Amino acid sequence: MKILTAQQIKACDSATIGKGISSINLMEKASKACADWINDNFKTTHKFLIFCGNGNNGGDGFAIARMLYEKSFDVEVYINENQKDFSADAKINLKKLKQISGIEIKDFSSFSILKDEKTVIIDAIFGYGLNRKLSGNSEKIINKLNQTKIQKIAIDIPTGLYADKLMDENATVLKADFTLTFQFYKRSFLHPETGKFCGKIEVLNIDLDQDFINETETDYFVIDENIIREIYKPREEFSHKGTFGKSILVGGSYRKVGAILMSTLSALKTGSGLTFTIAPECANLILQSQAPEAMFMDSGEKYIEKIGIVDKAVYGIGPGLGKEIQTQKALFEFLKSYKNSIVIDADALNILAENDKINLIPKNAVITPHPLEFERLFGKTENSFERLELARNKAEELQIFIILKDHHTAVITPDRKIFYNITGNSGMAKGGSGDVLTGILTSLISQKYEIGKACIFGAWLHGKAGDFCAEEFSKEAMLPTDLISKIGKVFKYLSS
Ligand SMILES: NC(=O)C1=CN([C@@H]2O[C@H](COP(=O)(O)OP(=O)(O)OC[C@H]3O[C@@H](n4cnc5c(N)ncnc54)[C@H](O)[C@@H]3O)[C@@H](O)[C@H]2O)[C@H](O)CC1
Ligand SMILES: [K+]
Repeated sequence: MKILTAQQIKACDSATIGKGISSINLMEKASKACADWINDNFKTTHKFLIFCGNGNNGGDGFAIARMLYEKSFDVEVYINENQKDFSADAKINLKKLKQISGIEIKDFSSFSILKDEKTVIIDAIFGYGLNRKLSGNSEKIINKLNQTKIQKIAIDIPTGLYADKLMDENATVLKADFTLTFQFYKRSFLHPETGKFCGKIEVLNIDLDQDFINETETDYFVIDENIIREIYKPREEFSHKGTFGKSILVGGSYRKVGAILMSTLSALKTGSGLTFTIAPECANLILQSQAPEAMFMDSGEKYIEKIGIVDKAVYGIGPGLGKEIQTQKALFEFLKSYKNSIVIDADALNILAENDKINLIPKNAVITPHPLEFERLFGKTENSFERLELARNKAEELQIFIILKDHHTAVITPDRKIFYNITGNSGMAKGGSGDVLTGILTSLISQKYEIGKACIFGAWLHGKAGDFCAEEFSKEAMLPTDLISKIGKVFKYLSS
């Protein structure tokens, strides 16, 4: 799914309006989508306090108030009486609202903090039109609303957030439990500093002009199931193990054998035809007994000392590798002559960063840093928006694919495109999750998925397995090894 900027969404609105629907009817459609969602998710015993601004976000709020009232919900509407220059469509909806005697319209200042479980706040103060920090009465009311423990639903965007960038320093932002947003994810929903204000996000389709959307250029995308279903290649019958490629996982060191075992098992579970593990001798018994389908190639006693190059194989290197001096040398030697596809993770990235050897990363390689590893490789940035910009520059400069692991992992391609992944959950924030991802990616690339597609599919599959784990075991109890056991369920889900 494309992510458009606030400016592009505004243009998309106009294009949609140009194709026959009037702007007031588009607002009606957007508001109806919200009212229907609320009706499906809340009981009529709930009372809604609807806070409305003076722009079209406020207009949505007025229309939602009317619609909820018509659905038998109890509603109260709050406006900023100092700011009465309403947009044309907000004015029309406010007028309609005033004709309903059962709805009270009050000033922001008359709201006092309450603790009623049956009350829900709707924030329709500002949407994507916000162009400066909140101040005055709108800042005051958001601060007050944030102090209440009652549930909050933001319409389109939590008031105070910009659609496409970080908020200003010390800005006030509504902390929502739900964000009902129209048609598109906004970039700010997907970054940790801003996304934490959104709560659960529901994207509501309002039929904006599809031709305009198709023609609009963007470098930002959300990985949705449509993309995945286009990428996924069901396993063909009449094939043999050679058809599904050769994956070689390289890593493990004395006391860190689990990491490379998890990568190996993940590569196997993702469908690799032939899977090898290059690890030190001390890992032999563990790997052979825990991953009998994989073949073991020893290198060194306690630490990897040499990395052999096997023809026509895809390498995944780094999990549990350690940073012993002999391992570092082996990595440099290997990278100097290796020419095929490769996934570089964990200690392999740290070794390259610490020795200033980033230039050894081959073109078309996939690197999978978490924010700290990324910083070691490419330097410090002020925030996650800047980090992603730096990642785009580096992916282009080095012609590599970067999978930046975070709450919403992002796949960054050499042509500067960013694909945000929205599967996965905080239960995956545990040592070992990354090792599973490395195995998945290596396996997909060895099965001849194009590298960019393998990255997108791999990030999504990893997160989806995590979501299945959270459902079954809880975010607390789920383990990276459980992720491996759920890879099969994800493939079954895709092929059903
Ligand atoms: N396609 C869609 O997604 C649709 C969205 N709709 C809704 O419309 C809003 C956007 O409406 P807009 O009138 O452009 O902007 P806002 O209501 O967000 O803001 C109003 C207005 O306020 C001024 N302003 C900006 N920042 C501040 C500030 N800090 N303090 C005071 N005033 C401020 C500025 O002039 C803004 O223009 C979208 O989010 C949806 O909710 C449509 O209803 C249907 C289609
Ligand atoms: K809002």
